[in-house]
Amino acid sequence: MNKQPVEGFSKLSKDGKIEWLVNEYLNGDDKAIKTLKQYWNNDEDLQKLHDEFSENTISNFYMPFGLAPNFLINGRLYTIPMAIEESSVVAAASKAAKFWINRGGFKTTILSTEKLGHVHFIFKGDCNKLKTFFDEVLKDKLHQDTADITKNMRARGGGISKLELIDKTSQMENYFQIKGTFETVDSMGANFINSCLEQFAKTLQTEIATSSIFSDQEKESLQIVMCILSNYTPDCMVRAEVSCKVEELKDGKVSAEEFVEKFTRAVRIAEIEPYRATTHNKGIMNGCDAVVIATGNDFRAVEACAHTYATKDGRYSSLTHCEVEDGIFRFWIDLPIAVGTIGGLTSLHPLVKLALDILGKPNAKELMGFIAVAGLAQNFGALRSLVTTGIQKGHMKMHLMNILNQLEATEEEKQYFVNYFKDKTVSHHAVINEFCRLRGVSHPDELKKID
Ligand SMILES: CC(C)(COP(=O)(O)OP(=O)(O)OC[C@H]1O[C@@H](n2cnc3c(N)ncnc32)[C@H](O)[C@@H]1OP(=O)(O)O)[C@@H](O)C(=O)NCCC(=O)NCCS
Ligand SMILES: NC(=O)c1ccc[n+]([C@@H]2O[C@H](COP(=O)([O-])OP(=O)(O)OC[C@H]3O[C@@H](n4cnc5c(N)ncnc54)[C@H](O)[C@@H]3O)[C@@H](O)[C@H]2O)c1
Ligand SMILES: C[C@@](O)(CCO)CC(=O)[O-]
Repeated sequence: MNKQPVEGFSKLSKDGKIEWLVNEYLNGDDKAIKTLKQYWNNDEDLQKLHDEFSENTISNFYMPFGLAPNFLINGRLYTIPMAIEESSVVAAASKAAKFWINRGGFKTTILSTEKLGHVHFIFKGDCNKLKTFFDEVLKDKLHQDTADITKNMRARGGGISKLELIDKTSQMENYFQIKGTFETVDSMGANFINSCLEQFAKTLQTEIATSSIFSDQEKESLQIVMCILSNYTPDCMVRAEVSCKVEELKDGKVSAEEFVEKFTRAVRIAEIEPYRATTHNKGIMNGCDAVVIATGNDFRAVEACAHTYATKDGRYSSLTHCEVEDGIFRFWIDLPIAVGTIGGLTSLHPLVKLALDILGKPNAKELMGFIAVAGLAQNFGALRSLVTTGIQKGHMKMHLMNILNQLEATEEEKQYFVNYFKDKTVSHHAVINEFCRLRGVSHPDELKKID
């Protein structure tokens, strides 16, 4: 049956929205109501808080909140909170943390903290006149007209650090930008930057309209296209690194030299081969996103920035790098990230507050470090498995419970399987076969339908 558009959906109550959903999309099956409501919090105030984070909310979507302990970072021990649904990510990060704790731990360095935003505009006229006007008149006025907005940020040591007129006319006719560089201290800064930019646009319009140096035609040609921060912040950069003597890298049966050779080659492949770099960086973001989400930050912004940065040399490449010099193995990531420990959800979501408490109430720079460390640790763990045992051994060991839950295994059967796979690599196929044998059925169809 063809669906009809709905008018005023946003104005229905939560129950009204659910009723509409069940009737329109779920054939009136009210099992869905139970599913949705079982995720509601009994604490009505807490539930209301969550409902109000977003719009048209009908339930909560749980995400596992885990801990990766034993991170030695800049000489201090931390436990990193991670919100992620994928098996083996937290385990891999924890294992990497344990590995590096006896080899000097992780070091982080903030390389820069500048955020960017642009007023994109069209101006048909004399470029040189516009440039002179920008330098001699407009720049000061942009600072003056945003003085109210920037007052508190300046008092914290932040504000607008640089204003530039960018001529983009070689790429698009009559296209210019006011490029703002901002220091937003402990906030990610989106709202501060966007507020400044919207004021810049108003000032630009007023000043051009009232200036005597532009012709009427030039004045009328001015069009503001949009005012928005850029999520690409190559000058808001953190470095996280680990290093140790090559001989300290012996890994199980693999010699230190062989491990380093294999590991280094794997990183080099990610540096030169975009197909591999995409997966390699996905693994890094497994670690980064989990911390970004646990600390209430905007993971889309962090993702967008990381992947743009990965193309900075004209080809998509690895975010991590490694080298061996004078017998020292060094593995590092330079990651641009704009995150905050103030603003957004950081003081609203109780679990986010808790995550920040676990990290010792970090400032934004410290949080950048934790995120980069989680990404580096994750990548170390994944590469270490990939070049030694293969990824499936460890990953599927962690994923086993998901397969058993799909099969509705009993606690006793789960225990049996944990023991059974102690010396074998888990695969979906191997679990099904053994499950059939255990339950005395000849065909998987006789088990719970799983595919
Ligand atoms: C999954 C993985 C950690 C298992 O390693 P393992 O050597 O079999 O693990 P072990 O049982 O010997 O435990 C070693 C450490 O790993 C971590 N770890 C292992 N299993 C864990 C689990 N179920 N939960 C949390 N941490 C775990 C812990 O730090 C553990 O130390 P601990 O016992 O002091 O807590 C490892 O294979 C790995 O890192 N694989 C890469 C996984 C990956 O990159 N996943 C990304 C998605 S595919
Ligand atoms: N493209 C984008 O990335 C984009 C666009 C729009 C909105 N957002 C959203 O914006 C939110 C983040 O914006 P925000 O950081 O402006 O948050 P915010 O506006 O909620 O809070 C930041 C404000 O807190 C105040 N503040 C108090 N103490 C501070 C300190 N020590 N340092 C800095 N500021 C301090 C300042 O007024 C600052 O502007 C995220 O939720 C994000 O999803 C993102
Ligand atoms: C294991 C990995 O594929 C992440 C899986 O989520 C990363 C990698 O291949 O480096």
